[in-house]
Amino acid sequence: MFKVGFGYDSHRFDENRKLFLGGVEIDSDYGLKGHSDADVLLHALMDALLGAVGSGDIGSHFPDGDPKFKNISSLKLLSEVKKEVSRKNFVINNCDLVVVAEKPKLKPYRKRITSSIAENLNLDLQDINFKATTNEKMGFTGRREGMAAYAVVSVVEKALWQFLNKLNRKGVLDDVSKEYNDK
Ligand SMILES: Nc1ccn([C@@H]2O[C@H](COP(=O)(O)O)[C@@H](O)[C@H]2O)c(=O)n1
Ligand SMILES: C[C@@]1(CO)OP(=O)(O)OP(=O)(O)OC[C@H]1O
Repeated sequence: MFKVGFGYDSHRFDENRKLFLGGVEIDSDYGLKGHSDADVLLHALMDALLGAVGSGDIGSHFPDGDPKFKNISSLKLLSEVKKEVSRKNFVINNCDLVVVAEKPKLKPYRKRITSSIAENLNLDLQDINFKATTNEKMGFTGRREGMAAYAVVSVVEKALWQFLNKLNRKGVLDDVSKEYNDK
């Protein structure tokens, strides 16, 4: 009925590459090393989505030895993962995402990253939360060797989603919350 998924990824910095996070190009002196565009945030998100619907991980869907994925935009991979979630009869409910990086400052990109992910997953902005944190100079992110990202998602079975939407359209959920709030 309801499920949650968790994803984690990390990539080493590479000064010869562009930096992409959430499908957005970030102004930075360095990008991330990887077979794909190395969008560490989308990789964590995809692993969380695949985990929620019991479909393994990105490495098994998009092997890093396959030349077809060389430098591929992770947004393209995300659209495949979105189809897999739907094939498994689930709808994405919400995503909570965090990037761990000393630099660059990501707060100014919050809206752009959130919009990019919402657009690509056909979700409302309010269903995506993106945040960033440093690691207070500790560990590999603290030493600026690379970046890490974590993602938590929740998904709902399509039939239940449709049922809840039907109730909502009939105003039943409003009535119930009013009744609850009046107590
Ligand atoms: N790459 C980053 C890291 C952090 N932020 C913002 O700074 C706040 C404080 O971070 P701490 O690691 O010192 O707790 C954090 O909540 C973010 O708003 C950022 O924008 N980009
Ligand atoms: C995204 C894929 C695609 O080949 O490659 P990378 O960019 O190397 O990313 P990583 O998270 O190391 O592995 C997952 C792969 O599926």
